Amino acid sequence: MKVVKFGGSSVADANQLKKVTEIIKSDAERKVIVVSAPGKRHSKDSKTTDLLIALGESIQVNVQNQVIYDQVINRFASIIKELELDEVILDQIQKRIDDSCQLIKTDIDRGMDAIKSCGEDGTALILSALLQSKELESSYVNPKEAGIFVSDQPGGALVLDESFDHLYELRKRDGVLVIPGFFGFTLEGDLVTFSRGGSDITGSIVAAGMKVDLYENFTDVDSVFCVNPMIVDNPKELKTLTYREMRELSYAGFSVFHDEALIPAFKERIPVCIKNTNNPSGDGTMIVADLPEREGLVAGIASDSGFLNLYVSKYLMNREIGFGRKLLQILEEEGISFEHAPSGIDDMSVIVRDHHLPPEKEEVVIERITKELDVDTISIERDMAMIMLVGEGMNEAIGVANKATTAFRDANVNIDMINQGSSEVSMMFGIKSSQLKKAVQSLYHEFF
Ligand SMILES: Nc1ncnc2c1ncn2[C@@H]1O[C@H](COP(=O)(O)OP(=O)(O)O)[C@@H](O)[C@H]1O
Ligand SMILES: N[C@@H](CC(=O)OP(=O)(O)O)C(=O)O
Repeated sequence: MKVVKFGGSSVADANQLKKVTEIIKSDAERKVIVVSAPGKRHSKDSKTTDLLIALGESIQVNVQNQVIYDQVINRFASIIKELELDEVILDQIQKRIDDSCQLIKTDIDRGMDAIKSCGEDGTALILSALLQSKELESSYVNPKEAGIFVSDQPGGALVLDESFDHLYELRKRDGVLVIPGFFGFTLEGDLVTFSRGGSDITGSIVAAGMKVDLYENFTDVDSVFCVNPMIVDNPKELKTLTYREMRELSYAGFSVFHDEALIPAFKERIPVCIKNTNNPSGDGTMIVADLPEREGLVAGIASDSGFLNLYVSKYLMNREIGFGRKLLQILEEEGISFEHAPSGIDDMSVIVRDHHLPPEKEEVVIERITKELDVDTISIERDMAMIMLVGEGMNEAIGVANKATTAFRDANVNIDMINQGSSEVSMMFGIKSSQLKKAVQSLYHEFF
């Protein structure tokens, strides 16, 4: 039995949904289908989820954006019309959007999560009707009915353990089950979404709960590449990766799979296969527990920009018990999460995602750290990028850092920070964002 997730690009229009139908029909093991909201049809297009968020934000400032509203409705209307499905489905989708718009006026968090979920919900209603129209027994299953219970963290829910037993019960149901991804329900019954890209998480949770043999994740590329294909042309395809490698790579920028989506599948040892809806007969990339045989030590090079480095120095920092804790506590009290915290004898850097410490918060953070920790110097450097080299076996290899620094030197890129990940399958470099592309290209040529 398989759980299959189709991402936004796979359900972007009627033609893509026809391909999805063929993929489901071609394999009787494909029992549960998790879908995203319609994604981009071309590079200048908008994702439905982005449109729904923009619509919700317009309501927050009391001017519902009718242009965006019409765009969303027309998007679903054209899919339904082209697939010759019952227009009642459009009424259902429209009602859910209208109800969510109303909810935003009284409860912003609940309302925003409700409106964000309408894209996935609409796709699931459409796909289950489409499968039925093709003589395939199928039903729409709402996450509440499926038993996807989550924590009450709007826009960032985490799955609750009780979900898994409920999901196992779905095995008893007949026909193909279509579940909208990206959201679950609190135990009190409120709808809460996962973080962006979270339909991958739904797929993994359902796969783990149902203890299936395989979790297939269909997207718009033939495989996971060893580097972002937007940065390097025709990069090497990865046939196999371990869960640990994929988690590190997706956390550090491989947007093809959500970094939080590996854990549920990993706990049940369910292999994950990334495949292409536009080329379903290709092998794709398998994500498994055991280290695959491969040439070279580095599996992939991930990169992401939008970081800042909060740097503090204080003479004899090493002798001051609790310095790191106090520094991180100030960040905690200011509601700022951090990504990495490499430290030296007299200094410490805290790497933070730029949007977690916006310029308007900077003054208060600098003032508190200066006063409360009596530091010698403090600075915040924005526009930083992180590059992560990932590969099982890297920890035991000699010369990986040497090869990497050679690549940075060849590209004439200064390294601001190096951190060997404590998982020992990764090594991270901090550089200026403006130099990201040439650094990644140089690393690719050095390692592959
Ligand atoms: N290392 C990588 N390997 C493959 N794709 C990658 C990688 N890094 C980034 N991507 C991007 O991820 C995209 C697929 O993810 P996403 O847009 O979330 O798809 P979906 O619409 O299926 O959810 C690809 O089109 C590609 O541009
Ligand atoms: N539609 C949601 C969830 C998701 O997983 O989308 P996609 O499969 O297009 O990455 C988002 O855009 O965040």
